[in-house]
Amino acid sequence: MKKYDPFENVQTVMEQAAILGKIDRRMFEIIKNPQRETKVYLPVEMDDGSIRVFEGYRVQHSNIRGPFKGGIRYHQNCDLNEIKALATWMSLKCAVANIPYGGAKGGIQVDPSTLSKRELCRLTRRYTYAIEPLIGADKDIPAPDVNTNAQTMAWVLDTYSMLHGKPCPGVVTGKPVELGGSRGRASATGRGVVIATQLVLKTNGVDSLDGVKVAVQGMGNVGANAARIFCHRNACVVALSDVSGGIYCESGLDADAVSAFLEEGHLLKDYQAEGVSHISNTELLTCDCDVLVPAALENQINAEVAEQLRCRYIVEGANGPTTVEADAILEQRGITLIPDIFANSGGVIVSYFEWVQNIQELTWERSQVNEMLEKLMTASFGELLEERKKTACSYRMAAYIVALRRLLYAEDIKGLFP
Ligand SMILES: NC(=O)C1=CN([C@@H]2O[C@H](COP(=O)(O)OP(=O)(O)OC[C@H]3O[C@@H](n4cnc5c(N)ncnc54)[C@H](OP(=O)(O)O)[C@@H]3O)[C@@H](O)[C@H]2O)C=CC1
Ligand SMILES: O=C(O)CCC(=O)C(=O)O
Repeated sequence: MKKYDPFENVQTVMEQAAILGKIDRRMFEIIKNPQRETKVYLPVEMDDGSIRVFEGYRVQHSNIRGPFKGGIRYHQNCDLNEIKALATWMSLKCAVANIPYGGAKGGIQVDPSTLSKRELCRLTRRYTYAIEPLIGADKDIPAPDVNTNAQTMAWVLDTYSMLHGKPCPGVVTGKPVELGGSRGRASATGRGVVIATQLVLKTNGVDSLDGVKVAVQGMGNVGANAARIFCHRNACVVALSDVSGGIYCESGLDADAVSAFLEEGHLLKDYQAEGVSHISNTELLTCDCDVLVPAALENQINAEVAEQLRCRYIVEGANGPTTVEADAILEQRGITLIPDIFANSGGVIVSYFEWVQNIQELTWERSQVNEMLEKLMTASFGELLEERKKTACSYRMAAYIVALRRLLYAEDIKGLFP
């Protein structure tokens, strides 16, 4: 089997959408590749006095619609190619949501579970120092992604602010509320996944989540918040997983209890409760459910998995969990997929609200944030439905066509000088 390449995957999907949406080829070439790719080497003193040099990246795909925007990932398999794909998805996502941002992504090749908190802090500060010339509230605004969180953003913010001699809250989003973060940002991506699910179910005549069977892969920021909100809205969360494996309960899991267990530092392989059995990652993906939410990493639903799926809907919490080969099989099998660049846009939408609050020196109530999130996602879903009507295509193609049109329209009116 051919090795999965995330950047090749996103470029292939863009090509398909460009053909289907009759996108101007000349302009399309401009956004196929990122505007800037940066690689940095980060020397960090370990707690035992040794020095390790880590590789870090920041890829800035497009800033035609506004400042570059996108998270920072810490993962042992992270490389420049993955970050290029993630940065491209950010440009497309911000265009679908119609928020005034371009796309970027950053990362460090590191397994953060092998570092102490002090080592992680030093690594984050060194990374921020290295990319400082590239970022800023009106240039490029990082946020959390896999294995980074509000604490990481606090370190980025503090390092950047020290270098600028003043507090610069707008340089990052997803920071702690006490340092200018927005209420509702921590749960926003998961909340958006639930909103996306409700929107597609409604289109198919299902008006409530009551008893809808959901399986969620990944119990991090996105997966855990989505699972908890699904439970609060009376869905039946039958399966959950983390890197150690999955758990299954036909009558429904208590996502709050599972989250609390994980927050104590345990792994799901050690979770015990009545009626709960342990399953593999593949068993989770292929379990009998209405809605499958992949919320871990890329390349989880490949052609082989796609043939075995037993869900009716896939709502992509993760970026790039489904390969282009699997997409074709899902269409053939009549499984409806709600694509990442719409389904997980709740995070960057609330990041946008956070940035607006920072610029205006205001703080919004949580209810205002959540209402505005729902409003923006509902409007954007309406545009996908319109495009589907016009082009008779999948939700993925509709989202890419909407995004490409917006990006290329902005390129076109700007002109190409110099
Ligand atoms: N954070 C955000 O706001 C946004 C995130 N995303 C995307 O959502 C996805 C998840 O991000 P996020 O929740 O922030 O990351 P986290 O680091 O918070 O969580 C990742 C989760 O995935 C689990 N995981 C890792 N590898 C596997 C695997 N092979 N099989 C099953 N589970 C696995 C991890 O398990 P363990 O904890 O045991 O390692 C963890 O539960 C990513 O694709 C990210 O790009 C998209 C939009 C916004
Ligand atoms: O909140 C943000 O700015 C970006 C979050 C992110 O990295 C993503 O949507 O993939």
